[in-house]
Amino acid sequence: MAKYKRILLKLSGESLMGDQQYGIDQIRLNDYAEQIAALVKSGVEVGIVIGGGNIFRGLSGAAKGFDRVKGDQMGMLATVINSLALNSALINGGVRSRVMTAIRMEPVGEYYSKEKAVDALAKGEVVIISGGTGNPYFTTDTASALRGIEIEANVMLKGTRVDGIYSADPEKDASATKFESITFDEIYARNLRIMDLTATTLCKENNLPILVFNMDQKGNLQRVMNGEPIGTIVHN
Ligand SMILES: Nc1ncnc2c1ncn2[C@@H]1O[C@H](COP(=O)(O)OP(=O)(O)OP(=O)(O)O)[C@@H](O)[C@H]1O
Ligand SMILES: O=c1ccn([C@@H]2O[C@H](COP(=O)(O)O)[C@@H](O)[C@H]2O)c(=O)[nH]1
Repeated sequence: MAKYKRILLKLSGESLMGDQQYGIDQIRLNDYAEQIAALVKSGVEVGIVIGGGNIFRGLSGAAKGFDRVKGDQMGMLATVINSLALNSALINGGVRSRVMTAIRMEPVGEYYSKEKAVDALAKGEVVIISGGTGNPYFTTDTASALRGIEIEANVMLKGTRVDGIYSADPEKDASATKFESITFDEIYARNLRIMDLTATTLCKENNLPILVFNMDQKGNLQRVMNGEPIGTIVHN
């Protein structure tokens, strides 16, 4: 029996690059699609939000002289590209899946609404909610928190390239230690930057727990659903 009935899975755009410097690595994409397919077969309802860092981030654009709002719009479009790629990989693997967009762009994807998303989830379709929140100055972590709350997910699973939340960024500080569980308030108190504060606050105020785990290790998504103690759980 799966630990959660309905999940919002946040996938990192950067992780989709695999070993490449840019874009989408087909092996990583297919690995994600296979891990997700296994959950769907076991009856779990899966909503997904994907980042865009493998293609474009508004802040990096602004550093190069782009208008920030235009840069953020480019970033949001990058998440649509990643979502279409995952949708295609899922369908190739026999999984029913649809892309919804926060900004109108039919026929690329269906304009997002909670009702349509929840209907599709209940029918066993994977719903990939793309385009972030549709607004500049936000991130896809915030979009995940928002969509997770809207679709009434039991948990937001933040699948990333680190295996949990550490006392400091483990990619910069080798002495950082990992938490098995942590409260939202401790995240603020320790100024931990695994997610932006807007996303953290949305989850805290709406009581949506977050589980941060390494999605790049094959089988980890299933381990999370089996209730194995991997990653870090964030709770009130
Ligand atoms: N306290 C911390 N514990 C764990 N990771 C941390 C911490 N602080 C910062 N990080 C960093 O957060 C990163 C994970 O965030 P995330 O998955 O959102 O990556 P991203 O590159 O921003 O993804 P995306 O492309 O979706 O924007 C890790 O690579 C890690 O370096
Ligand atoms: O609601 C949103 C979500 C994202 N953006 C822009 O997209 C890129 C990519 O998202 P990541 O979360 O960094 O992967 C982001 O840098 C923003 O520029 C946005 O504007 N609004």
